[in-house]
Amino acid sequence: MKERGLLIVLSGPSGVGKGTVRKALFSQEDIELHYSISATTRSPREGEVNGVDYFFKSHEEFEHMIEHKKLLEWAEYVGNYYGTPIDYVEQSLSEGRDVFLEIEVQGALQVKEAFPEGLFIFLAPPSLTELKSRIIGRGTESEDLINNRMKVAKEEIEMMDAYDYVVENDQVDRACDRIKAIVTAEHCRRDRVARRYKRMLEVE
Ligand SMILES: Nc1ncnc2c1ncn2[C@@H]1O[C@H](COP(=O)(O)OP(=O)(O)OP(=O)(O)O)[C@@H](O)[C@H]1O
Ligand SMILES: Nc1nc2c(ncn2[C@@H]2O[C@H](COP(=O)(O)O)[C@@H](O)[C@H]2O)c(=O)[nH]1
Repeated sequence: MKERGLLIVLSGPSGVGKGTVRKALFSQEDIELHYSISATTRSPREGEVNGVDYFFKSHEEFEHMIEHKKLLEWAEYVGNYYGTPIDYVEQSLSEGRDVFLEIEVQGALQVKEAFPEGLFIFLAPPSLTELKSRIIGRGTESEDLINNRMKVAKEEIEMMDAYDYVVENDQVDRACDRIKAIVTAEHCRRDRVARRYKRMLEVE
């Protein structure tokens, strides 16, 4: 039987650099991860493509997904819904592929309930000042939305103890290397456990 893949959850406050670090990680040849594209009711930003960056949904469509249990987790974040389609995650894991979720904290905690065996990584900013200047620098949010996101960010940072690892995103390539090392170590640990049980069963 094929061993189940690893579920990796990266979260952290808006603007910390989750998307940037994820793209760096996915461009590396020595690690193979499968990105779970989220659904959202937020409007697309300039350059964002439906089915690549997000599945952009109306409120009605999203609520239909909730009702029909099509989401592994979902959350309302600064006035919009965000959620993880469950079928892609379940199918990929059962086929032995490692799945990567990039989601906010309320959703990550729901995933932890459903998949305690997942790997939960919190990406932390070097400081709140740097976080704010990254969100401003991205140029995608109005001043009001930036302030709302910063308010939520403080609550999210308070939850970092709930994660298996906290990685500081001081520099993108360093954060990316740290996450790669965590994933590799987790694979080694699982392989060791699997080998130990296999040996135990052979002796029985
Ligand atoms: N280590 C870093 N140093 C400096 N700037 C960074 C770093 N990482 C990311 N950035 C910049 O910070 C901004 C926010 O990054 P990004 O969009 O990846 O954040 P995010 O956590 O995915 O945000 P959201 O959760 O809102 O989608 C971008 O302009 C990005 O270029
Ligand atoms: N709980 C979930 N959070 C998600 C999901 N997809 C993205 N996100 C997070 O929402 C905020 C805002 O994202 P933005 O693209 O509007 O800046 C950010 O923290 C994302 O990581 C999801 O499926 N579930």
